[in-house]
Amino acid sequence: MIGDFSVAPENDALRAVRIGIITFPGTLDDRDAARAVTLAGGTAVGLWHNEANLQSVDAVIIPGGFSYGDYLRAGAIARFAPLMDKVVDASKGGMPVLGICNGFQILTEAHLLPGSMIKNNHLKFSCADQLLRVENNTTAWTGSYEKNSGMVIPLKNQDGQYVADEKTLDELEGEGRVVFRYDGANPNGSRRNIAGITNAAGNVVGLMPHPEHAVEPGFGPDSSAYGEVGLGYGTDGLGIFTSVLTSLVAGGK
Ligand SMILES: NC(=O)CC[C@H](N)C(=O)O
Repeated sequence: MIGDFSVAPENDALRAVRIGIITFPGTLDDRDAARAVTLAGGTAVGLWHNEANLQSVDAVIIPGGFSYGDYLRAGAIARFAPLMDKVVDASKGGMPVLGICNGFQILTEAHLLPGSMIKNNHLKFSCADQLLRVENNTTAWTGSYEKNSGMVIPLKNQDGQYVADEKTLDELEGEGRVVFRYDGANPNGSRRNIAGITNAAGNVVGLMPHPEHAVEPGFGPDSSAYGEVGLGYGTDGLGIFTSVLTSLVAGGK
């Protein structure tokens, strides 16, 4: 377990769910992801990239940062980490996997999600609060959200432009696999304003913005500034973590 950040009323079934958080050399947001899991009521388990097994976790989060310094291409080296083979195998067996920002980049490099991430079209690092729409609330990671609800969470990256060929984009749209879409101005040139996608089974999800930085009242972006959208001041991202806990408990975990 990484730290003890518990503030939610204890629920034994939720707390029994173990969510693994992988740290690579250059990862930045592993502790924030662990904190988000703990605040949502689960147990965060720290996993190091070159370990041989997933320590019987129930789900995995690949957090944001600059694994291997983004050398070669963001995520291109991390995908060869020994633990990633286990993540690929487990995901094929239905284990929920979430990639946030650099984690999303790693998931595309590992071919668990289609397409890839290139430099933002303005060629600058962005850091801003970002409004998204949750278009698919049937994945393992989005069941706590209303379909098409708004959420405002931080976006911070340099390689955030999601690209894929037209056939893949049409497939993603046709199969409802665009999970998150940027609302308002497109912040990075992503095709069709895509901010996050899922695999066909709905257990693997990747998104560029950072839900783990918007989980505590008063510390995340003020979504009330965007009108009716948002789940609460500063906590729009928390539902990602409660979603997976709830879905695992409902599934018999
Ligand atoms: N915040 C992050 O995870 C950064 C992701 C990535 N390395 C980029 O800058 O594009």
